[in-house]
Amino acid sequence: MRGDGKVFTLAQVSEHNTPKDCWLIINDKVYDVTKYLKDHPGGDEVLLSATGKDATDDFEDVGHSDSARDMLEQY
Ligand code: HEM
Repeated sequence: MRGDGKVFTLAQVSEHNTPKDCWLIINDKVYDVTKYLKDHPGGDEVLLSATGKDATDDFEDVGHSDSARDMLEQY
């Protein structure tokens, strides 16, 4: 699990699971989606429910568009 070249444990990422501080793990990268919660077309609750675990399958299952994938790189 990496973000900005840092390596995090799942336990560390799991601590960021609130609307004020929300991290997601997708494809082995850690994304801080706190600022995106209110803008996510799928709503903030699904993002919060995907914290504290590998969210890759959730992200893929929804069939996110290429533009949604590109957005990942901003976070
Ligand atoms: C940083 C991660 C994510 C980004 C950037 C993102 C971005 C987006 C975008 C742009 C859309 C609009 C449709 C599209 O372009 O595909 C969307 C829709 C949606 N997303 Fe995400 N998403 C993220 C994570 C997730 C996760 C982890 C879940 C599930 C737990 C999720 C569930 C949904 C759902 C259910 C919709 C459909 C909403 C609807 O059509 O009413 N998303 N997302």
